[in-house]
Amino acid sequence: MNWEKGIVMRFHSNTVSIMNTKTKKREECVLRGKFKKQKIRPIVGDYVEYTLNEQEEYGKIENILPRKNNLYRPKIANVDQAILVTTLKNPFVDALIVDKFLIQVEKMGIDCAIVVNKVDLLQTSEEKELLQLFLDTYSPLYTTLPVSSVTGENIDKLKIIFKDKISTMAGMSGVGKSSLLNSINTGLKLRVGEISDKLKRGKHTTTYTELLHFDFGGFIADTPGFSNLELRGFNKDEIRDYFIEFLEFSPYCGFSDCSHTVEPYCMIKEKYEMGEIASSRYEDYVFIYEELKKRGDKRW
Ligand SMILES: Nc1nc2c(ncn2[C@@H]2O[C@H](COP(=O)(O)OP(=O)(O)OP(=O)(O)O)[C@@H](O)[C@H]2O)c(=O)[nH]1
Ligand SMILES: [Zn+2]
Repeated sequence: MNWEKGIVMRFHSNTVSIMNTKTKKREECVLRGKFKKQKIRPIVGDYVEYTLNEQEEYGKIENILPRKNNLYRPKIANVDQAILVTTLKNPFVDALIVDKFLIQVEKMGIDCAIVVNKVDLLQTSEEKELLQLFLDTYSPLYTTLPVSSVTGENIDKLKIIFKDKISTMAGMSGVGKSSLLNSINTGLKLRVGEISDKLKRGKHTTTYTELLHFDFGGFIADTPGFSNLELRGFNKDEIRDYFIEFLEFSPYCGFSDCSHTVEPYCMIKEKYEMGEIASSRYEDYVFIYEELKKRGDKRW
């Protein structure tokens, strides 16, 4: 029997929906008993091999291919990139929030692109300067794209970023994550953000993630990720590794375990004072470091 290759799109109570990687056909499969014994279960995003038998209603998953990575929230494997959506107006999202999202993405070790949505609202020269400052800060570090789902500005470029990849979207409630998905692929609906979800239902709902397929190629997890903005489970001493522009300079700090806050001979502070490290990034780093230090390791 031929083994077909597919990607796990979603779970039902007893079956798993697979999309064939070649034909893009959806198939319903069941798990072979051996997975239960081995205590391995596929998760959404897994590449699997499966067989189809004409006489049987469901295909059978034969093998789970090795995972490139494994996100916890949303629970999904083989993520290629996180798309962080932010805005500078309606709502104004502080750079500190952006940096907290980026810290989580860096910890997972996945690529990230930052999308600044609603640029149609930035009309005054002050607002335009704000956008320029944002781009100057982040575009040397990450792929950064100003867009508008209302005017369609740069939506074609956004499609290219998503194409043929498995992506997860992140960003505060109301920045336009669902609107952007709709403008690149009509009819795709990201499920409401965690914050609005909680407000509406008044409780924490456990949601399972599903992959949505773009008609131009690629997948997106339907529940947003990286929303642990209190950085629960993070240690103050690991944060410095997630500010990627620090990495080339930190070997030249006077102390090998320099926290880049109070120590003498700190190369990061020097670069910040010289303007070679963006001031908001360094200041957010120190703020987050102090926040985690105050909290200590005990509480979490
Ligand atoms: N002016 C303007 N408004 C936009 C744009 N994109 C989205 N909006 C509006 O912003 C509001 C929020 O958009 P959503 O797509 O629901 O935002 P979301 O990020 O999915 O929000 P959650 O589901 O709460 O996480 C809606 O009223 C949209 O019409 C844009 O590019 N420009
Ligand atoms: Zn230092």
